[in-house]
Amino acid sequence: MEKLMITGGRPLQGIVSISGAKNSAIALIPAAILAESEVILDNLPLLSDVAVYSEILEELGAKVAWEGSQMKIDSSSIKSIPMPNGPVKKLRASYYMMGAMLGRFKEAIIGLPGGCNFEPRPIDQHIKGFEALGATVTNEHGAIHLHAKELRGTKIYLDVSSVGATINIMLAAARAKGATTIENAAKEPEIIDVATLLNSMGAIIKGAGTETIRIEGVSELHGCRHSIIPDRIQAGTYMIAAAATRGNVLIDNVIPKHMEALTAKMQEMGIGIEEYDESIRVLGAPSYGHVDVKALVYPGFPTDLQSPMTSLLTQAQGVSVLSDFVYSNRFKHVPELVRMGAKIRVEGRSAIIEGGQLNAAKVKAADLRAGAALVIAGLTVSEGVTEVAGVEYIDRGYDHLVSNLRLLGADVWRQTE
Ligand SMILES: CC(=O)N[C@H]1[C@@H](OP(=O)(O)OP(=O)(O)OC[C@H]2O[C@@H](n3ccc(=O)[nH]c3=O)[C@H](O)[C@@H]2O)O[C@H](CO)[C@@H](O)[C@@H]1O
Ligand SMILES: C=C(OP(=O)(O)O)C(=O)O
Repeated sequence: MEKLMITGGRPLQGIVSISGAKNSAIALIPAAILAESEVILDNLPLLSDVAVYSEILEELGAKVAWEGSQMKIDSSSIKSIPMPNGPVKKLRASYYMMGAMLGRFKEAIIGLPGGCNFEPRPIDQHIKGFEALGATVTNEHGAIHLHAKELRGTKIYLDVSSVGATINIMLAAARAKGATTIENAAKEPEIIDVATLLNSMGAIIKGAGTETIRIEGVSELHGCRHSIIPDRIQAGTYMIAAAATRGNVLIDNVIPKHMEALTAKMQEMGIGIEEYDESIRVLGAPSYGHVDVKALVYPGFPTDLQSPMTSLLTQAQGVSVLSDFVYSNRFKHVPELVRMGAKIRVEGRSAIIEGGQLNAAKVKAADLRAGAALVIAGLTVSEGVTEVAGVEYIDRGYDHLVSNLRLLGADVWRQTE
């Protein structure tokens, strides 16, 4: 078991370059199986979720060549084999195998997804979409069985604007007969990235990034080359870490537009922000004001930055209220931050955070972003060593975390027990 060890108290200084987005990468890789020739993905992040996806595709018979930040996927000879267990259980985004396999083979058997289980995460809207496209869907002993004689375009209204359901329906509908319209679609940048890849593969998708997406089904898709968008959640995590340590960091290879909800909140707190074409500089200040934050669907404040933001708000003066309107109970980081001396209580879907100093402690990440929150908290503490267990969660979403933080001057290392 590995732990992250942190001696904090050093302001982060320097430049960090952000890799491709996890939540794009793990949708683009399954999308590649809809093509019958090679898809090349550039700017791929080096994450355990990506490694698991490459395992899934290889199990199906795809040829996957992954070198550095590039992955070549040749799915010309893949077969439809049931995947009730195995790697699909290791990550959340394995649910995209349902849409991708359904699009390619009109059938699939895929185990229910794993990933960060901070609360029940239903997939009823994905299933509603597949059924509307003409598939029969059953849950047999924890594996979803999907089958369609043919997929027919239709109109689907999502009850909640789910990122996963929007992408999954796009994947299946890209090779359906006729046109599909998704209403109340999610608008996250990763959805635009997937639509861009599919369109480069020969799909006809319009409106991605708005609440109405129209997909004109085609019978065949082909290979292409695509560069993945920067990871706005990793970027946001480094922005928050820079501010929490009262540092001065240039976060490079970002799309500043994607960061607006966070930059606005940080400015409201009194943190200096300089925006450039593809980078953002964060300038820490001696003291920060308290703010209220509401995590919402895009373009609102991202729920995936809610836990890291909790750590930053422990460094603000006064009482802040951070509410999550995407997940009702994503607060597994809170008891661990309280172990570090934070004054936080959870009321319903809100964390009430009173600013104050933290202390070093032995803490455990129960999910990916809880892990990021604990690392940021540890970086603020100068006395003693903070030990963060649960590194396997952090590795799902942050590549080169230790080397990046060390380059910024942090005293962080991995320790194997
Ligand atoms: C792999 C991936 O991209 N993960 C992201 C994706 O997760 P994921 O795609 O799972 O999240 P969704 O956007 O689907 O979930 C949003 C909300 O809708 C609810 N819901 C969702 C689907 C459904 O069928 N029924 C339903 O009720 C969920 O419980 C949640 O309350 O978007 C989340 C919200 O931005 C992020 O936290 C995750 O990092
Ligand atoms: C919740 C997350 O990921 P996943 O949906 O893959 O579990 C996340 O990235 O914060």
